[in-house]
Amino acid sequence: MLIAKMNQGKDGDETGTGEGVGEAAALWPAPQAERAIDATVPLPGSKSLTGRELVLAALADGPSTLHAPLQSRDAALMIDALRALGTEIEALPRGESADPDLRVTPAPELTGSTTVECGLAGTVMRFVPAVAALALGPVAFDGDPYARKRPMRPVLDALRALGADIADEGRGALPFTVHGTGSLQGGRVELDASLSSQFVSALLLAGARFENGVHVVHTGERLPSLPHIEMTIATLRARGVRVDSPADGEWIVAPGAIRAIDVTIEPDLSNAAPFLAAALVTGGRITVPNWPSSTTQVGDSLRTLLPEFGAATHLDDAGDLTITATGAISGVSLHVPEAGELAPTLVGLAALAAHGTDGTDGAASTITGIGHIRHHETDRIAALVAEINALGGDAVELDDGIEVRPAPLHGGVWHSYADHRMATTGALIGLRVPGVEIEDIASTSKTLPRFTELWGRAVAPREALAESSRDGVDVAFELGASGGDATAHGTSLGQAARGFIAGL
Ligand SMILES: O=C(O)C1=C[C@@H](OP(=O)(O)O)[C@@H](O)[C@H](O)C1
Ligand SMILES: C=C(OP(=O)(O)O)C(=O)O
Repeated sequence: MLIAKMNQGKDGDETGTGEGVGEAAALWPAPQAERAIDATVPLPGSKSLTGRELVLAALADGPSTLHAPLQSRDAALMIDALRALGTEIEALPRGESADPDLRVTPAPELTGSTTVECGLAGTVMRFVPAVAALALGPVAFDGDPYARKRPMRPVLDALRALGADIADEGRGALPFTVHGTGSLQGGRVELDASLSSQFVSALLLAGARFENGVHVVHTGERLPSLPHIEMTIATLRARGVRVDSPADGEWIVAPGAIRAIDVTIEPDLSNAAPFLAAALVTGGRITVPNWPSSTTQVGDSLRTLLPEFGAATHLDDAGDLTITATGAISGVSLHVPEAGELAPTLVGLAALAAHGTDGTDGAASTITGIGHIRHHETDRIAALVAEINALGGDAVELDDGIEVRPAPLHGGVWHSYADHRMATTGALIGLRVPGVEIEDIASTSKTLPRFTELWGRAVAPREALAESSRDGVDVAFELGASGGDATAHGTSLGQAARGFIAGL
């Protein structure tokens, strides 16, 4: 059955954040595929592009329009944060069946004396402090309980070195207050971005508005998620900002205007991952339309990563990306420091490769280069290993990755740890393994509030869908309605997300 139901107490104190909610938590029975998949799944806008374009539009020299932006909790938090600093952001309705565009009008002067709620959004907690440093007055930042554990020190110290006054009582983490003075000197700064590329993107995005621009030198041994830095550079250049990279790990943004432009946001190719992977799990075909012919999104690498597991991929001239597969999943040996965001899906596929196909023995896999995902929405390495092993699997934590050894999986509760990609990985495993129930499927609202609906349409038989729409699914959110807010601050993200309707 494809019905979101309220759990009657079982595992009710599991939030994945280590902080019990003390009340019933939702368990979502993951639909099991009864036949090969054959579906086309249009996906909403990219979280990373929506966040960047909102920030750049707020810093630009005139109004910009964002076409087809993402609507989700992270996007709503970014909108609320920029509005708090004085930016005007208006929804432009496009009829009943289409999500609204956004018209962003920069404030004449960014204003402080406000608060910014980051939720669990890395992009909000890393990108917005650099903008707040350009505002006049204090800006207090906080977020979800787990957000307080996500690393901030390198970017806060770098902003201080560039002239910002930031009070964090030595925490190097949320909560903190940026005491903006209306401008920032900028210049050269060294920082270690081995825990997150977002530290670099934050400085580059606002850097053109610093008096001397910014010259960032990465000092760490590793630099994860490089495509996300390339995305930052591409969005800046599209707005006329001069960005140079004189050496690996070094970037210079010249001071100057950030041009106001109208942009169309590409579909979220990272959110395509579980859907495309579903074709490998069930066999059959899945198509994601509007796949960009050229993009900086790391999700584009799915076109080479999924064939490692045995899929065939084809991108046609119309922009339809189609994955076809037989249902057999090969073991892999992947080193993917650039693709940490895709790692949960890849590990989910590895767990199913280890489970075996139709009674055949499973195959082992290792996925490495992803140590930094310990600092994502949760410690994703620990969380994936714990959940795979709780279903009977044999996964092992490595320093910078995960090894999955052959072992058959069985049903059980899959915890989400308030992490949207943990939730979707559980759904992927549940396609093949009977009896998998996902705790906190509502965490998918972080970047894909319509996950259960899209997943159901793609993988579930028609009868299950009819039943689902009768009973309702617990994670349908709408942006554009009034009366809610994106800042609900619960002890679990799912709880907070259930109270979220962005105030557009
Ligand atoms: O800049 C961005 O939009 C992102 C950068 C990456 O962060 P890390 O470098 O911390 O992995 C990625 O994983 C995250 O989902 C989004
Ligand atoms: C790591 C992620 O998010 P964030 O932007 O919060 O870092 C993610 O979406 O996988």
